[in-house]
Amino acid sequence: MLEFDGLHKSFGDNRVLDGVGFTVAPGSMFGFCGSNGAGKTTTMRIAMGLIRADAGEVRWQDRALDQGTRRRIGYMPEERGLYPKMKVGEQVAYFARLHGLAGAAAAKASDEWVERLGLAARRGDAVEKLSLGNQQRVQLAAALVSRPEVLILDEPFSGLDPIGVDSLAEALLDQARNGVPVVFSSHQLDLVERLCDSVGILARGRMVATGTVDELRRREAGRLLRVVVSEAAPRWAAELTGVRVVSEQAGDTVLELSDAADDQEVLAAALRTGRVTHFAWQQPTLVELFRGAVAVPTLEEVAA
Ligand SMILES: Nc1ncnc2c1ncn2[C@@H]1O[C@H](COP(=O)(O)OP(=O)(O)OP(=O)(O)O)[C@@H](O)[C@H]1O
Repeated sequence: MLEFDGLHKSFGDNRVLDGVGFTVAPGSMFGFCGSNGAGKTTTMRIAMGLIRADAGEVRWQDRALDQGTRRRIGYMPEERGLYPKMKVGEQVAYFARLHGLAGAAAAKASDEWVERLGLAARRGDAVEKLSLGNQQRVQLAAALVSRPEVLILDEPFSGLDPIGVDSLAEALLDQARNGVPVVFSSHQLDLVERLCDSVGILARGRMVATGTVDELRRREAGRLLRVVVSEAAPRWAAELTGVRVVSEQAGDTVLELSDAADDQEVLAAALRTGRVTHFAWQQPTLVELFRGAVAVPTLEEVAA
């Protein structure tokens, strides 16, 4: 088990992590979500020993990570870490050697990953000559080449075209199928929903939701209502008791109802504002779950 346990971190007065904890089982893929600046990169950097936590620790197989264990982790930093002038093949082999593979094995593993990630034609080119997406593939090859026991990837999908996304997704699923716990951060929630066994949502320094997407959905079941009203007045539902407008677009509105809300009152309000063409409970998408989880509670909710 890969365990992030009670991580606290402040930068001066800025409390970034306030007891962050989650676990990732071997073979499972964990999507680490949160708004910009929520603290995902900080959490991953703590795991990799690049930043020291004020409190808490990260464990793999019941032992706190040390520099020895970290060599067995494949890590893709957000700031990326390639040598621009080095050739693709040499670069990947270099990372393999850094993680302990001997010369010939490193070269063989490099060839294999360069091929698998669709970079064979660019093997002899300097990294700086590659497009952003291809540089990303090299970075991924660098993370995978040493056959890591654990993968920690900071926004590995950002900047990739759909083909790049598919080949990266396939490579990660393959790692997970081989028993590697995979943690990756992403703002592409559709992708997280498609790939991950479990997700964690970080907000204001805490994990505000963790579980499988289905578990999170069940927790929210019966709370999201989609109402479509032709020619609705803007913000028609904003003042209703216990109702939060999740999204509103040209009369197509998704509302989150708290226990205090009355769905019949919502229907009556919808009928007052226009012709109701759709009124039904709906399964939240991960985007809606995310919006609900990171929303700052209202004063009413805090007092309740
Ligand atoms: N070395 C540092 N010194 C001071 N503040 C820092 C440092 N590193 C991060 N922070 C602050 O910590 C907070 C969390 O940043 P972090 O990069 O971990 O967020 P993130 O969730 O990865 O965001 P994003 O999705 O935008 O990449 C931010 O307010 C950031 O300004």
